[in-house]
Amino acid sequence: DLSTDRAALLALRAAVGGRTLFWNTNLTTPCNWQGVQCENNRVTVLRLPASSLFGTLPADTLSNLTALRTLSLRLNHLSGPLPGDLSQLSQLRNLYLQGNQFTESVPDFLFSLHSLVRLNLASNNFSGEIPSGFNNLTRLRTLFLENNQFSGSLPDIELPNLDQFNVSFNNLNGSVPKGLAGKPKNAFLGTLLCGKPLDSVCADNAGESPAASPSGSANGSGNSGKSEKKKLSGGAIAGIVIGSVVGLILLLLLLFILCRKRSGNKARSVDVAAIKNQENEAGEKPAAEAENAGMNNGFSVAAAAAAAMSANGSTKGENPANSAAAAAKKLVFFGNAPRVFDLEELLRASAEVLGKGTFGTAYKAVLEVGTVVAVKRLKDVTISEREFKEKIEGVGAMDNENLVPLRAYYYSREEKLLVYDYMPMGSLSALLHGNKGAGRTPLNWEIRTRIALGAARGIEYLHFQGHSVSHGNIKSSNILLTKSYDARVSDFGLNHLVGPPSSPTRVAGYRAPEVTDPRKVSQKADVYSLGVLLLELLTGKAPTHALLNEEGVDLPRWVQSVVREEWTSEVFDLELLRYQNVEDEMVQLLQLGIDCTAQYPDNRPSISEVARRIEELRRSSLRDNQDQPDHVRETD
Ligand SMILES: Nc1ncnc2c1ncn2[C@@H]1O[C@H](COP(=O)(O)OP(=O)(O)OP(=O)(O)O)[C@@H](O)[C@H]1O
Repeated sequence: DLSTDRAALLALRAAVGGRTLFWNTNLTTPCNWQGVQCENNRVTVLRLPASSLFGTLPADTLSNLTALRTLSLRLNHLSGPLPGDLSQLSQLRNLYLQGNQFTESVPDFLFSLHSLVRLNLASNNFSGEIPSGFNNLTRLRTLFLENNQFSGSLPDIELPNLDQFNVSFNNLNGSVPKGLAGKPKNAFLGTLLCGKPLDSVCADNAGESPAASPSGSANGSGNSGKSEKKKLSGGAIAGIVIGSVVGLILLLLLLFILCRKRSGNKARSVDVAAIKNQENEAGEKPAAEAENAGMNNGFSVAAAAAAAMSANGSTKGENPANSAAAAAKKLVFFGNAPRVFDLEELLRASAEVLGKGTFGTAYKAVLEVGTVVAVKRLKDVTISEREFKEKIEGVGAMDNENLVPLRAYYYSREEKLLVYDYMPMGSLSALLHGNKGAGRTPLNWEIRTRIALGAARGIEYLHFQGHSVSHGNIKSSNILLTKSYDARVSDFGLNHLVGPPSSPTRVAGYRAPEVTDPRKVSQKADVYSLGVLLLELLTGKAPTHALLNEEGVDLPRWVQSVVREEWTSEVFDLELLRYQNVEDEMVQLLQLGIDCTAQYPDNRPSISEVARRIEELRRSSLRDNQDQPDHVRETD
């Protein structure tokens, strides 16, 4: 509860004493302090600025913060042994203590923190043997122990999820155990370890013997006799020692530079917060658009068309409603669905502007018989009637449960209309960034992954139509939702009907770097855009583009920088953080988003692989599904 946590934070401040400058702001609102994040008024993230802490760690104070998920005290001046008991911090996932001066051995309490995913103890003065207790931390993905004084042999650490591991520059010897043989060589630099993956071959009983050959250069480590081996070992040891010293000096230099840079750390965090705010503000735009749209109630499609055309100054004196009505039979339907209305009825329907897009304006039209459809008035159609018909027939023939069906079209010289099924829950964009008020529908993990899968399946269907078939305009406003929140991809096939947009559009934030002509978008560029959309689903942030003065972030780059900085869990939308038991799957989806947004098209997965991976992670989150997904309110 807040009072406990506030007291704890005050105590922490007192404990580290007047020697520090952090938390000099309003003490009554700890949850708003820089470096502190709270949920339900309990501190979940505590990041203290670099170079602000001296002395020993006030463990009794920290141990009160039982909701803590991330604790970062990196690049400070904390010393002494790591305090005895922080085992109450059972929620802790990320513990970053690198770049301090902690001494003595790794305390046992660490091995009871079963939620730990990232553990960074690098660049301290920890000593003693590396304990095998790390094997208890089965969720561990990162274990950084480099640049310490650990000695002796390396225990076998076999953790299924461990993908970042480093014990370089410690006094380790003996052979690299089996479970770690698959790690890269540079995980063991500056040690006397031997055997796979290192080039140095172990002496016969190197497993037990610290006198194992540390043949760094590995030259000549073949069939030589015992005396030769010894000679080699001596040389190699000297090489490694010199290498280590040089390495250490370099590292210290690096640390020094980092420490200096860290003083700019404050500014960086503020920037991220500012970016978030800007993103949120940008995200509210669709809500405003929706409100405007609501004001247009009562217009008819014909009136809307007429108003738009007279505003454009085109076809003076000619009412498109009349001219269109005169050609009533020209509304062309696709498929075998019953023709429940004709053009005249459509033009009489009351219309509401849904929004303006790249290809024209979209309206919601309610026909007199009660049928609701979405009508898109295309602008700037540059191709001939024959070509238009050919292309639109192709679009109308697409039939997949993850595409918004095109039901009919109308073509005349002045007016081109497309009639789609109306999607009652609107677009993913509006849902993610629209209404932030109390009436907002929360998007839980299950729904978000279902939307991701639906979008991938829709695009996969398009890609299956032929190697040169792509969507070309994947973004969250083109992912529409049915009443049960199933995703349907809209706007496919339109980029060949109209000319290129005259001004930059929102699609810019989704566009793959290699795309120069918006009408020539490869399948791998679709995958890129879908990747941005996955990141949007996970972070709750809208990708933006500088050209639109949105001053936002390049979403893929931002995510990558946060992940590189090891703040992975902090990229996620706050609404998602309550689904802690699926954090692994969230990280998997994040990785997929990052893979899809690879710079080079060849490095991106195919759409089928994307769909398969989403399906798999959905399956595995269903398996460990102890969470109770929120009931999603059905709105009418
Ligand atoms: N079939 C539909 N059902 C419900 N809402 C729709 C439908 N089609 C479009 N919309 C909504 O209408 C608005 C305008 O859509 P439109 O497709 O014209 O533009 P866009 O998606 O914002 O941009 P672009 O044209 O570049 O794809 C969007 O907010 C979209 O959510």
